[in-house]
Amino acid sequence: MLGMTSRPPFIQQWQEAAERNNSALCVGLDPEPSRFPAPWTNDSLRLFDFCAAIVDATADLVCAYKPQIAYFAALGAEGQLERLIAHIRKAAPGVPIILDAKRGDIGATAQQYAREAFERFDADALTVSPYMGFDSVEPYLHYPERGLFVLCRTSNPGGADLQTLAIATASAKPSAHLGDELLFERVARLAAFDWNRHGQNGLVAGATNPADIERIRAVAPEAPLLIPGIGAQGGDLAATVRAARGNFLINASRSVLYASGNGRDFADAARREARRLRDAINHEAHAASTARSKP
Ligand SMILES: O=C(O)c1cc(=O)[nH]c(=O)n1[C@@H]1O[C@H](COP(=O)(O)O)[C@@H](O)[C@H]1O
Repeated sequence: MLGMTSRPPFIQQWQEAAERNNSALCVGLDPEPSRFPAPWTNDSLRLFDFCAAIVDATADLVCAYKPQIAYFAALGAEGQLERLIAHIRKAAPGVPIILDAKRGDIGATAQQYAREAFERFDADALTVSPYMGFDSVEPYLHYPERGLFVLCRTSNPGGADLQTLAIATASAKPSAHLGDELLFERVARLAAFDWNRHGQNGLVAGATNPADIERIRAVAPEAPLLIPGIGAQGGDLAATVRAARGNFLINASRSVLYASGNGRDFADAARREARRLRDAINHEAHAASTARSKP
């Protein structure tokens, strides 16, 4: 079991790592044994070895790592996740760890999830669901140095089932009518302002919906954005970077982890893909900022 150690706040670690590695790339650690190269294929005892090799190959190219807890928990391999987190601290010092668990439950249970993320795993940041409202998010605010990424407009096709519904505005003004605000815009406003007591909150916004990232930016111009959906989910990098206007991390998991197919050179291939993507993000960010500064 890991304990909480004293490190700079998540936001500071992220910004310093981004600057040091000239990178807005977050590599997602979603290890699937069926996709491991031989002789590790289907070996659930190799989650640590596989992910550690990815970390060793990409430590100077990223601004964060995002292990997905389900890939470990499903195999009863939380111990390997603990070892991996300890390894990242040594092999990629100063690179923050975002635990992707998408937690959301009543306050008493959320307290336990917060302990799990920030004490047991000692993560720097956590993904959480806003669906159960403020009291379900409040327990995480007791760890003000840690980051929280609140699901806002997710990258999956079903994200539109609820998140894009038009809702009435909160005020009872006679002029209020359906269509004033979309549900994910309300989430952006709540998470970035009303719930953001210690300035630790960011939003999750999928690269598969760049037009909605623009709408998020209209509501929350400064909020850190965790953007998944590039690579395996087919998100549009140029449109995403244009819409996000800085202060973002772009996550890629499968397209980096399995860049070699399942070849034994997986770590070298992951490094090549991480470098390509980091540079492509930087290229698009430069192009977008040049376009914005034109009269
Ligand atoms: O919170 C997340 O990280 C997340 C939010 C979202 O809207 N979409 C999404 O894909 N994710 C996660 O981001 C990763 C995306 O993986 P790839 O599609 O392989 O790059 C997975 O770990 C997902 O669980």
